[in-house]
Order: sequence, then structure tokens, then C-alpha cells
Amino acid sequence: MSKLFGSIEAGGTKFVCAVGNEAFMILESTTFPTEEPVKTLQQAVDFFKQFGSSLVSIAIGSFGPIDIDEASETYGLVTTTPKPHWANFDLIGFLKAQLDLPMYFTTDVNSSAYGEQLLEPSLKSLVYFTIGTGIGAGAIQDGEFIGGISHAEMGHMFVKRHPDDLDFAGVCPYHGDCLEGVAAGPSLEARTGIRGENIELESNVWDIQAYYIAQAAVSTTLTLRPEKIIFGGGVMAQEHMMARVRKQFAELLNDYVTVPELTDYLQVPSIANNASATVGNFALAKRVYEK
Ligand SMILES: Nc1ncnc2c1ncn2[C@@H]1O[C@H](COP(=O)(O)OP(=O)(O)OP(=O)(O)O)[C@@H](O)[C@H]1O
Ligand SMILES: [Zn+2]
Repeated sequence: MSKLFGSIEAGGTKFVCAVGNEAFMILESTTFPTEEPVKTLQQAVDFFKQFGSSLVSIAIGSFGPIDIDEASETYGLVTTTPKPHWANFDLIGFLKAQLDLPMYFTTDVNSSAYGEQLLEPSLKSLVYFTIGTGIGAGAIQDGEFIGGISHAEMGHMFVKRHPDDLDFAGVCPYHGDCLEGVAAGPSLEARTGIRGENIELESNVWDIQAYYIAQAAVSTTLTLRPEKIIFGGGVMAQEHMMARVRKQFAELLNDYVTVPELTDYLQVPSIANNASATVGNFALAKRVYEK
């Protein structure tokens, strides 16, 4: 019987569980809201149990911060999230108690970065940002995720303020006006009272938003010098955003270092339907199965 790989994209708003084949094609998937951890994870377990022994491994790309250090006593836990009930919850422990399979645990954005890199194996380095309810980024260098004592947390990098945005305090519960605090979806609503989906194109909030995202791209460029930076997430689904970000990026970088053509260098995901993390998870599940 052919092998199946499992994927959990554990988002702050919703969970997407899927199984895929050895070509990393999605065969079945299910989506449900992220509620309290036991209820939510039990739904994931029940989904995977249907596939019996065909399912050989699972990769989990999670919202964070999470403990991904296998040598740590708190490996597999969601750590300091402000999300009610989830702080210090043993996510991997819960899954392992009911599914005796090899598991790979990483951030949702690392999973997405891994998925995108599969499509462009010639790239040795790549960074994937998601700009949604929160902001996170995953980075690959020579086929491995970057990180020291834990995974990167680039979504909370500090940015300089847009001159027309100085009155806005930002909405990050930890830092106020870090990148996530001023550029994730909820900041659009906090400034305007209108959800991002419904703000008109003429609003100057888009240029403010693009200014911060462009700064993230500049800081990432200067820190890691990756071959490509990809921007996914609900906010970047607006087609005008990439053009605004590229324009402000060029002004901010001011030709200090050379980068590839901006239409190649700063891009939206190549994998359609927000499936970058799922595809990446299949590949990571395969990797942990073969280890
Ligand atoms: N087209 C859009 N334009 C601007 N903002 C949007 C758009 N679509 C969604 N948003 C905003 O982005 C946020 C939701 O982001 P997204 O759709 O990427 O979900 P998500 O953050 O990936 O969910 P999860 O936390 O479960 O991963 C909300 O704040 C929403 O208002
Ligand atoms: Zn922050």
C-alpha cells in the first residue's frame, strides 16, 4: 500500500489537516476553527485515525512561539502565546498519546518556506513571511531552517514609524508597535475601524502598511541576504500590495546592496490556495519518516 503523509497547519484562527501521497498531492483535507486545545487537537487526531496504518508520519506547522528543541524538557509545547488556554499546552504530547507516528514540529511559516522551496530547488536560501492575523517568517539556508536556541521570530522585528502613523500605538500585546503590531491585519482594523478586506484602495493606510512590510524586507535582506523573499497571508492577497512593497523597498534600500530583479526577489507564494505549508509539511513528514 502506498504511504500517506500527514500535515497539520495549526493557525491561530483555524486548523488545516491534510493527508498527501508521495508526490505531495493533497488527497484529503479538513479545516476547523482553532478553539480550546483539547477540542481542537482531538478533531485533528480523529481525522488522521481514518487513514489507519497507511499514514506513516505527520508534520505540524504551528503558530507560536513553540518549543522545537528536541532536547528541551518542554519540547512540543506552545509556549508564551497570548491565545487563551494554549500557553504551555503540550501539543505534540497530546498528538503522540493517540497517534504513534514520527512527527516533525516547526512553525507554520517554516513549513510554508519549505513548501515554496520545493518548487524552486535551485534556491539555497529563501524567506517566507505571512502577513495575516499575525506576522511570522520562516527562513531556509542551505536546505535547513535558521535558528539558534529556537526558531526565528521575525514578525516581531522593530520598525521605524511612518510619519503619518505616529498617533497609532500598535496592537502587539507584547511590544505595541513592532512589525506585527503595525502591519498585520488587525492593525488595519484598529486604525480605520474597517476590516482590511473592506478598506478602499485609495486609503493611505495601504502605503503605511507597505512601508512597514518593505522595512521587513530590507532588514531581512541586510540580515540574511536571501535569494528570495515571499509574502503570503490574507493582507498580501490584495494584488496592489506587492507593487507598493517593491516600490518602497527600492527607496529604502537605496541600492546599498544588489538584489535580484524585484519582481522575482519579492514575490507572492507560487503554491496556490494557501497550500504552501501543507505541501511543506508533507515533505517534512517524509523527511522525519525516512530519518
Ligand atoms: N484581502 C484582504 N485585505 C486586507 N486584509 C485582509 C484581507 N484578507 C484578510 N485580511 C486580514 O488578514 C487577517 C487574516 O489573515 P489570514 O486570512 O491570512 O488568516 P491567518 O492569519 O492565516 O489565519 P491563522 O491565524 O489561522 O493562520 C485579518 O486581520 C483580516 O482582516
Ligand atoms: Zn510584537
